[in-house]
Amino acid sequence: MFSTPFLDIPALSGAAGTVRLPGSKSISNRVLLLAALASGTTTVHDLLDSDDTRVMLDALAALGCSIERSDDGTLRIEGLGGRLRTPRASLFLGNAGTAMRPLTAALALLGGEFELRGVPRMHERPIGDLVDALTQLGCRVDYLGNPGYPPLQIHPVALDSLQLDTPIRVRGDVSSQFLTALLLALPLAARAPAPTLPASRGSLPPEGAVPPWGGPAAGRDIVIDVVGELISKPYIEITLNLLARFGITVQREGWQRFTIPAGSQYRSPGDIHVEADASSASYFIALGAIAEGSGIRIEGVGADSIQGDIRFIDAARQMGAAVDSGPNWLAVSRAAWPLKAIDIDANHIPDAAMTLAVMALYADGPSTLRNIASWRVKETDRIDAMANELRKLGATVEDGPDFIRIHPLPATGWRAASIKTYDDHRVAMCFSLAAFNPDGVAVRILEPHCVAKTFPDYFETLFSVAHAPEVPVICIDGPTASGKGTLTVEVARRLGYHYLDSGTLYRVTGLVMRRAGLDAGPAHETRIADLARALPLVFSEGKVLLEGEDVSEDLRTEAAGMDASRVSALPAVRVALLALQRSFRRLPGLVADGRDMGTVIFPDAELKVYLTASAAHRAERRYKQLISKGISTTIDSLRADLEARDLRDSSRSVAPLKPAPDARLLDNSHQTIEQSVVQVLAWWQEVQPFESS
Ligand SMILES: Nc1ncnc2c1ncn2[C@@H]1O[C@H](COP(=O)(O)OP(=O)(O)OP(=O)(O)O)[C@@H](O)[C@H]1O
Ligand SMILES: Nc1ccn([C@H]2C[C@H](O)[C@@H](COP(=O)(O)O)O2)c(=O)n1
Repeated sequence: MFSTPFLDIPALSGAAGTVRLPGSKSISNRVLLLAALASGTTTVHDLLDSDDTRVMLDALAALGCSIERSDDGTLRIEGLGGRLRTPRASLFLGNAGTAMRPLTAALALLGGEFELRGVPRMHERPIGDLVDALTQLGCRVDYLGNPGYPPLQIHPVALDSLQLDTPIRVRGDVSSQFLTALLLALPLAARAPAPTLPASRGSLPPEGAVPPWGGPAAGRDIVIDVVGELISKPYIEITLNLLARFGITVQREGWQRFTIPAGSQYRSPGDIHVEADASSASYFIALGAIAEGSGIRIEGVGADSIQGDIRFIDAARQMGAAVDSGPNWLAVSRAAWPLKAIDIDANHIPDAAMTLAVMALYADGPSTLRNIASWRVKETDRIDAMANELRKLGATVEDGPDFIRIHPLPATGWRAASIKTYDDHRVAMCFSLAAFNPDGVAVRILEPHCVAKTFPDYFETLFSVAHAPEVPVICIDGPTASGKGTLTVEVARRLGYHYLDSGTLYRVTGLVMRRAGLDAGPAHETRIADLARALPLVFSEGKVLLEGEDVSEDLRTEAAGMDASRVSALPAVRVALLALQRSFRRLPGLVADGRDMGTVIFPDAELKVYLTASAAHRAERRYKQLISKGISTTIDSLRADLEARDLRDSSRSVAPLKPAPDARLLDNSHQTIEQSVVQVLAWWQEVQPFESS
């Protein structure tokens, strides 16, 4: 995951390959709650590992549910079987609506004293309609902040005191999650009567009590009536489908009335597999439709998915995507170009429809997404967010209470924009698709880590299949001990870029040469070059592994540096290492440290820095570095060595150490490491097209 303050996506041109997507958030959190409420052990495969599932898991663990994770990522959940092990808890649910709403309903019925909180945005997301429905029933839920919104305090009630004889009325036109919450939780009240325990309304149940601890009132049909037009119906279908997997068959009359039959009991299905997330698939379906190339194969979800957002493929086809599907896979490629404008009611695919808003930029006319009022109460006001950020790209956008209309962006009209993401994973993910613009402008995604909510490795997955005509490179060249390595690592970390320490490649070549009993004279040049071309080298967690052996320490000695300097003067060795060095240039970008990064390896780099410091400062730094590692030496001998190395490196016939003509010179003799980092980042911003915000 990128935890940088921003991520710059260079202009992308094409894409091809296969992606495997993480599990569905909607299915994952429903399965977790059902497994916790059920009797028996449920083994959950392919569960989404993200912020929203983590808060649900933490909450269930706090409620006394036993959860074991095995090495392959499967979870074994020991169901509570309606037995409340922890009757009092304070739960933090982040910004996960799929945790806050169903847990509110389940805990209001399970009996106990619970506080439910979230991040500030969660406290702005309505829950009043669900609380009203629960209150009608006789549950006791208080608002701890603004009425109608979390945080909430839930008090215990006895199930036999609940008003279950008349249908429970819940609004369906604000969020379908209110109905989902009731459907998931109310089987608790429909089960057959349990042994009677003393009822006492308003007091905590005895430890380990089985609801209804109040006794005989259970064991009846429970009817829910939806008030108003139910939105996002496909999400209710997921809920009904999963309830059926857990032994509860809900009867449905249209989308207005739902009946949970008397005696319903949650029963674990044993094993359950979570499909890949269809909403997450929308970005890769769009990618296949937009990008030139042989197409994208998506594994983990197919057209027969139980998730409503899979219907995104219909909209994508309408816009011109060629979509093929089989059991648990989709294959998408570009068919019509430009894409065709659409005008659709997107109520059934509210989350995935955000992706259509970015696809619309590549269409042949204005596209309208209607009936999307629910966007306004999601992670952020998504209609406002999408309109604002699309406009930053240069688009003309019209929006209203429940619609958005996007006019396509003609070539020459695209602007390099810093996209604000509003802590909304979907904003971050769908705007990455703007990088395919015909004007070749880069896109900056602010706070890219917000994708952790549902797809922590989204950008890595995108970069594994996308092609860029020019992957950005920053070159940092200079003499030994000037601080190149330290500076390069830090700049790469702050930009989320890859890192190349080219000196290590020469150091390893020197080591391999020694082990082969060779020396760096011209007689052995060809053999050393052959060894260099086939280095059995792996970089892993900051270590250098040579045929599996950790040689990191051996490479950092002054002798290894000298050997590297000698082999690096052999022209055939330099040619042998060329392709390997260039292969480090991968999305989203590279920071490369060496002697000839800017002059030979990446002559087209956007930023070249030539880093120097006086010999006295460099010798002193190296001295401190070695002493701190327990290696005894003297400043004078180190200074003599580094000056000898500088001379050899800068006077050799091929790729000598020297500043590229277009390099910026940085003498850091009197700078701290941080000052050098800040300087290079400032130069980098200067060559970027984005505004500084
Ligand atoms: N600006 C700085 N001020 C003080 N010390 C620094 C500065 N930059 C780097 N150093 C220190 O100098 C030492 C050498 O730095 P580093 O290993 O990054 O140099 P290098 O140029 O990559 O060397 P080499 O080319 O030999 O690999 C390290 O201990 C590092 O912490
Ligand atoms: N791009 C490069 C990188 C390194 N070398 C040579 C010259 C150096 O003395 C030696 C070791 O490099 P270091 O690890 O100290 O950066 O390798 C080179 O010629 N070209």
